[in-house]
Amino acid sequence: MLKVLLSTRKCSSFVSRMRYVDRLKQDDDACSAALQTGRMFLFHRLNPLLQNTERGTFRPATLTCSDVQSVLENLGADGSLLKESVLIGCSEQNQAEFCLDVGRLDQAAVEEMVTGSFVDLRKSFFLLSGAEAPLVAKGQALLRWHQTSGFSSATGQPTRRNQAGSQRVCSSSGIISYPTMCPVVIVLVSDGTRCVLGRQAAFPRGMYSALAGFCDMGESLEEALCREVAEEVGLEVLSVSYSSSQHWPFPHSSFMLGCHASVSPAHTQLIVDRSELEDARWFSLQEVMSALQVKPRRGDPPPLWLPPKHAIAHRLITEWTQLMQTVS
Ligand SMILES: NC(=O)C1=CN([C@@H]2O[C@H](COP(=O)(O)OP(=O)(O)OC[C@H]3O[C@@H](n4cnc5c(N)ncnc54)[C@H](OP(=O)(O)O)[C@@H]3O)[C@@H](O)[C@H]2O)C=CC1
Ligand SMILES: [Mg+2]
Repeated sequence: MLKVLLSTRKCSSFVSRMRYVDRLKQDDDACSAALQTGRMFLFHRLNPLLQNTERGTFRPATLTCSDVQSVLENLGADGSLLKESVLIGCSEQNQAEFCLDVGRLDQAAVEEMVTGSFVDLRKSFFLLSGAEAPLVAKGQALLRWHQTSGFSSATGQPTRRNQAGSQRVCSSSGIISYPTMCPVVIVLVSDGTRCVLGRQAAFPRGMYSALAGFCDMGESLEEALCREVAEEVGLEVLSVSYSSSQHWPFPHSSFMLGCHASVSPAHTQLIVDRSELEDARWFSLQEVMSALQVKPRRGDPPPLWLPPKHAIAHRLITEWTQLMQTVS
């Protein structure tokens, strides 16, 4: 059985934070009160607001509720916009965290007032480090869901959100809807000495990644994995082991389930589905290890370029190189 070591965090504070967030999702009044003292991440048309740090890196701008109120007042906006904030979590200092899209305001005017820039999420995601990138991605995913869920798909009638923004209720039928993610399996296939990496035509030049595909309705993770590997590269998987998961915001919210898979070294011929992949190949441990050392830079791309650290594909590839080194 698989055991994933999470962390050595202090259990009691983690439990109380999770219970606090859960209460804010259930209790609109408690959530409105938390908003007054919470931290706020601003977005403009789904682009997060980033600020430069003294070290020349970037971080998402975090404002207080009163900071945002003064921005709204100064720009002549209706203060009720604050009510559109969506709860995204709770900091280790027990401060509730919200995000808000101010896309109705003039972008340049907001940027000037808060000394920051609204940056496309694809770019922001790779400029941020640690826990900030997933938090910003979560905020954007929830804001996008609200922006596209104003009407019930069952009745066509308007929906109303709760204060936390964790659900919407159809005004005519009372049907509750929740934010959705699409499950995607991502897998690094190995024959014991090499691994398969593929590239879509839309990837940056020279970049190869682990194989990935959306799970079909009714499939288990293992079934989706075996089907995708068969469809995309024509291999039959013999065994699967789970690694980890990740919320992936591009192009919309996917729930990436990362696995390793093995195939028989006697059956390794690739039959690539060219409608899905521009290319797929077997790569040796040496090729992959060299590619992991490459730093992205302008100019001619290296022969093999791997997904960046934030991507679960990077993690799968790193895990595989570590495993290969321990067995060789
Ligand atoms: N974080 C990471 O490390 C990585 C993440 N990814 C992500 O994995 C996801 C899936 O990979 P990809 O290889 O494109 O998937 P697939 O191999 O499943 O191919 C995509 C095709 O699947 C069809 N499809 C089926 N269900 C869905 C759905 N729910 N949403 C969208 N398309 C669907 C579409 O076909 P049609 O248009 O014909 O209907 C689409 O063109 C992508 O979002 C990609 O960004 C990929 C690699 C690395
Ligand atoms: Mg695919």
